[in-house]
Amino acid sequence: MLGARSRGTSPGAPIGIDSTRSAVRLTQVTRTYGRGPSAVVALDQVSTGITAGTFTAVMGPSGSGKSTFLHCAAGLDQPTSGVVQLGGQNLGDLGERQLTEFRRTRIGFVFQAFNLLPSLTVEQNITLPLRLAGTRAEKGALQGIATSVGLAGLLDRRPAELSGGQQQRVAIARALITRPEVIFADEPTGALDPDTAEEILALLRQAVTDLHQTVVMVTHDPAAAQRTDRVLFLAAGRVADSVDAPSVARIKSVMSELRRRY
Ligand SMILES: Nc1ncnc2c1ncn2[C@@H]1O[C@H](COP(=O)(O)OP(=O)(O)OP(=O)(O)O)[C@@H](O)[C@H]1O
Repeated sequence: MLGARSRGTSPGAPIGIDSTRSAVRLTQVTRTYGRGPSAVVALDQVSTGITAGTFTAVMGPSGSGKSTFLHCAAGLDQPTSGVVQLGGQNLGDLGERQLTEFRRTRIGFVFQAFNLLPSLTVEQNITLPLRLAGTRAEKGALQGIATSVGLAGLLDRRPAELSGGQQQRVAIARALITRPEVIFADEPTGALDPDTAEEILALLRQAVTDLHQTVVMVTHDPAAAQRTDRVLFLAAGRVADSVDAPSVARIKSVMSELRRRY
């Protein structure tokens, strides 16, 4: 189990929990690629909020804008127009360096391909965001997170000496170490076998339930999305539907409806 800890201890987070607070808010966000007749509108006037302390899945047909949504929401890409607020901060107000610093300290990332640095040990990979920000991990905090994600005893290994599931655990620990405002996960179970995928989803669920983290996950897998509190469905760059407390059957039914309509 991940150890419970007050949300008030996270960098930049307010003391106490306001459960209705939006961790991420998009207002009229449009992202267009290219210009003129060949321009593609990947996100079209999207306005939505992600409630703090919840686990949200983003689904939709291929090309519906899921990756673009994640990249704009996480400050990896800039909308063509509209506003993205994360933890109350308007990302458009930040310069390039400030945005880099903000992503490092306030946002956690978990990718399908794990994105670990091969030359660093597990411990060095986990603590990298802190070292880049010029701070250090308290020994207790590192051990606590490593134990909670099942990596105790593996801290001296390098990524090549770990299984795919263990590598994704390192990525989750690295995302958790700064106690970020939001963790964005892009197909985090896409490269894993079903049993290992289940374990990784359970860890993300625990991060929400036990640590009150906010997790936003893009996935194609209805079984993965079923583990979340809410599924946001995109179609043709817009929010087409949302389902709370989703079941696999409901997710599949909305997805087939969207594929039929778009
Ligand atoms: N760099 C780019 N240049 C031009 N068009 C792009 C670019 N990135 C994405 N697009 C287009 O924007 C639309 C949305 O793409 P996006 O990758 O966000 O969709 P997606 O839902 O994540 O798709 P998938 O499920 O296939 O990964 C698509 O029509 C895509 O072709």
